[in-house]
Amino acid sequence: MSALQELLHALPGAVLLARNDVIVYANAASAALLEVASPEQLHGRTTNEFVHPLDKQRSSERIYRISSQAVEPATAPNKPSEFRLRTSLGNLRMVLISSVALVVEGAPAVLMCGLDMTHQSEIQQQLRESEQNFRRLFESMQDVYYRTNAQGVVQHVGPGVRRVLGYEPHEIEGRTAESYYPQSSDRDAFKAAIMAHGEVSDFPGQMVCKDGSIIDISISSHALFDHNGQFAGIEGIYRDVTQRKNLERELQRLATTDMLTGMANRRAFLDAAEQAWAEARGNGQAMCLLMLDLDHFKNINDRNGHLEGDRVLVAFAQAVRAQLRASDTVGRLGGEEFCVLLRTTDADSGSEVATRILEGVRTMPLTTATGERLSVTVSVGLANLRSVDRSLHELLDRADQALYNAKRGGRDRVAFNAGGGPSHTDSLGPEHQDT
Ligand SMILES: Nc1nc2c(ncn2[C@@H]2O[C@H](COP(=O)(O)OP(=O)(O)OP(=O)(O)O)[C@@H](O)[C@H]2O)c(=O)[nH]1
Repeated sequence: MSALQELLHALPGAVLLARNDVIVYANAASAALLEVASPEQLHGRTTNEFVHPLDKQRSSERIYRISSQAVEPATAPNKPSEFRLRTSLGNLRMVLISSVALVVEGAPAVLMCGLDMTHQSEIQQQLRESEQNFRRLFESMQDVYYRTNAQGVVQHVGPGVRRVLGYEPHEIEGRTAESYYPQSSDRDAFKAAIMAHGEVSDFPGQMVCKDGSIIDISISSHALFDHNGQFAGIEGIYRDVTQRKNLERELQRLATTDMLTGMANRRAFLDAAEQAWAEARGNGQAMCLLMLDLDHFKNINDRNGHLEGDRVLVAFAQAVRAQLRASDTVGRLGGEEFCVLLRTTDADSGSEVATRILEGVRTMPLTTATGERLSVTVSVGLANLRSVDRSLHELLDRADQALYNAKRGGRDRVAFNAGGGPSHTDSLGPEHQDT
């Protein structure tokens, strides 16, 4: 073996020399690649017989092109290109082949060099599949992936944005995230939380959709930093939680509302009253409580039936509400007993409201099933916040005591309990009874 042949033989890449496509020389790597016992077993066979049927035409064209240029061999070698080969054992190999035309011992020949890429191909195929899986997952995700730069400009947004906000991703990219936040305070709170903790999970907020509707969202995100540790933006996901929020709101409403009258129920009213009491104490503001109880309601039920009694309660609730401001709170404490909280209201103004309620209830246009007018009246106990009160319950007790006195005094009237005994009572006009 010549030194050159020894060199070719030891090359890790497959080398073949063919004349008219018939192999006249093969090195050891060729034999290994095509799975024959020795290079000599390749001699006399055609290269074409190892080419996969789907690549045969492309391979023949390349050999023809290179062979027709044999006069100037070195000028136009075939660029490396991948071919599927079948080994003598029938196994498939992906081989990167480059070829060049030569004149060897006075006769034209083609020198082919092959690099086995089967393994790399498999890795690439796995990568492609993994990429496709990832893309499918990304496309079908209920969440919207997004990334902004340090200035809050959206750099990338996932396709989920079509379903959630109704925008195409390109309509969002390049815009600042603020542009689809209905409340800038929401976005500010989100940014503050990210800056403070580096990440947020299930952070609540709202966004405006392309059609102008507002949805509830929940965001989980983290801050991005560049190589120098500088803040570089935010990355994360957000999801539409409107349905869940609506359900929560509905549950909250059911848990805090009296179903018959639509008023706050006992617990919700007392919560609101506690809060108002603390605020009024803190700010030194006035506050009044009215305790209301329908008069002889048992008779109304007994004479007209329970359903009719319910109808009266509903009408009563409307009549009371009609006299109140948005800042007032009315609740049903139970049965036919109600309580009104009047914020920033002193005893005189509270008494005026109570008097209007008396009048409003008295004049409710109610009739019985037989068409007779149904007369309904209410008694009201009034108490105002005093600087010496230590708890809301002292105020409630005084209002309750005043209500008792209004009942005892003949009903259909307001009684005021200023606290501190009879000497503290105020005059509330002809139909008001001081306690
Ligand atoms: N229809 C109806 N009746 C109710 C409801 N809750 C309580 N009641 C009735 O309200 C009546 C309250 O009666 P009492 O506490 O004796 O008081 P009253 O008849 O209103 O008399 P005074 O309060 O002393 O003026 C009872 O008959 C209860 O059954 C309700 O949700 N619907």
